[in-house]
Amino acid sequence: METYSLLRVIGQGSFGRAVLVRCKSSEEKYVLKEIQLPKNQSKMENSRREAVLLSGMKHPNIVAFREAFEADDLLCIVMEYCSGGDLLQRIRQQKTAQFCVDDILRWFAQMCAGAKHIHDKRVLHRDLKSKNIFLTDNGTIKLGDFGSACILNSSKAYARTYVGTPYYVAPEIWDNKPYNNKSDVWSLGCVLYELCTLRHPFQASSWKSLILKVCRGAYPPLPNHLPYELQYLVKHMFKTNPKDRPSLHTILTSHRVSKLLRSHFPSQVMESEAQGSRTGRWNREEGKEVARLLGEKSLIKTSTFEGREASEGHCESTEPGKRKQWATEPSDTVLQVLANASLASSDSAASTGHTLAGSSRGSVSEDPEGSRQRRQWDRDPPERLLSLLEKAQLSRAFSTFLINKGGVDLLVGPLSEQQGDDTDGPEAEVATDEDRLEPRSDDEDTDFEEESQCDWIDEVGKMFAEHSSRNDCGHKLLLS
Ligand SMILES: Nc1ncnc2c1ncn2[C@@H]1O[C@H](COP(=O)(O)OP(=O)(O)OP(=O)(O)O)[C@@H](O)[C@H]1O
Repeated sequence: METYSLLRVIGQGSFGRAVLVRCKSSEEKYVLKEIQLPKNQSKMENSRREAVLLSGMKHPNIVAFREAFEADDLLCIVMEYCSGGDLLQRIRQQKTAQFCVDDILRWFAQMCAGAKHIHDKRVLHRDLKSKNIFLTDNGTIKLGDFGSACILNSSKAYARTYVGTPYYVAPEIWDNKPYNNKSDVWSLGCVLYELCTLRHPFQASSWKSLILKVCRGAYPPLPNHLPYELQYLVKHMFKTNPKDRPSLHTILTSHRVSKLLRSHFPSQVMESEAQGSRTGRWNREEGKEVARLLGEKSLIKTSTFEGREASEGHCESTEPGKRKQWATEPSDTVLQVLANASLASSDSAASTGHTLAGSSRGSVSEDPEGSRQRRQWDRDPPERLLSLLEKAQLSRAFSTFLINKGGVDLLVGPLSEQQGDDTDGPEAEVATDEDRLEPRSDDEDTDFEEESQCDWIDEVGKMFAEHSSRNDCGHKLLLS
């Protein structure tokens, strides 16, 4: 910490505070996120995930990582300061004045470019929302908060667990279906809609209504003054079947809106895109660099290469099996459960900006192979979840929590805590759950469009293997 002087606290997240600091030597301002490290070694690894994943992202539309270190019981991640604040604040500032189309397209194009960069590295962000998207002082978009991100380790993979914000969570999450890059596309669709209307697409007065609207993809149409391409894009980003949603690659290159978006790219993004398309995913050298950072600095155990993982930053693949039919409605189980639920109404769906992390296993798939989930629900039916939701304000759908489908604590986080008037704040605790990692039998393949191996992950894997023996005593880490 002696490298930085503290200027002010800028916010409090679920895990700790974010402070604005100044580097004593360069005078540059940075955000330093302090994350309280848990005592439990395995949870500690999870806490380091944000640093690990952010350190690997280098793109003009992603918050730049500077370094990470541990001091006492804190993990400190130093990153680029986005002085323009987050998009949610920006949207609220507008009150009722709509954004101009050029701003919407420019910002959205950059969001897509940043998110595509993440997907190109086989990483899912899983918590894309206006609160996690920042603006610099020159109006550049930066995707931030990689605390929920995970790695997909196969091109034919889908992630088994989920972390996200209910208002931004795709229908497949509620419906216990596989999810992949297209779930991030849905979340970005919500952000695009917010930019276009200043309202969230799925306004609801109860949890039940929110989930039903999401599962049906039912949202009020965009105002007519917006270009047809945007209306068309939103419609496609809100396709309830992820296979019908365009990937970010498609949106940027071959969708009806692509030309319009590309005409709104700032030149630096164009250059980066051009470079990216030449080099593809992380090349070997870049992979080695990340591996060096991770391996040499005792972050090895953060990795999922040692076998624990999905919820903790690594979304494991599952062998593809028999393809299921996609239902246009939420599963019967979800509907039945919701029908019986009397859910507290919300103050205002759009009035808070908050993160929620959930593992989304509230429903049961219908195929025989889903019996594993079914048995679990039989043993521990979701009534407990519903009784928690009953007490919960809908505004908590912006808050961080976790649903454990088989565990004692079915749902851990703000909903299981005393409800106060505040909708933000330090009590919004995120818990992790190792029990969520049972194998699943869902079979949707990912819509990642390229089949090539993600070589940086292989590189990191190799380095982990090499370094794991000599990092067992490293308490401090320093990524830079
Ligand atoms: N790079 C950044 N530049 C400017 N402000 C930031 C930056 N990163 C975070 N912030 C701000 O700091 C505050 C805390 O952010 P943080 O990511 O720690 O938690 P959060 O997003 O509020 O909650 P959660 O932990 O649930 O994600 C937020 O108000 C956020 O807008």
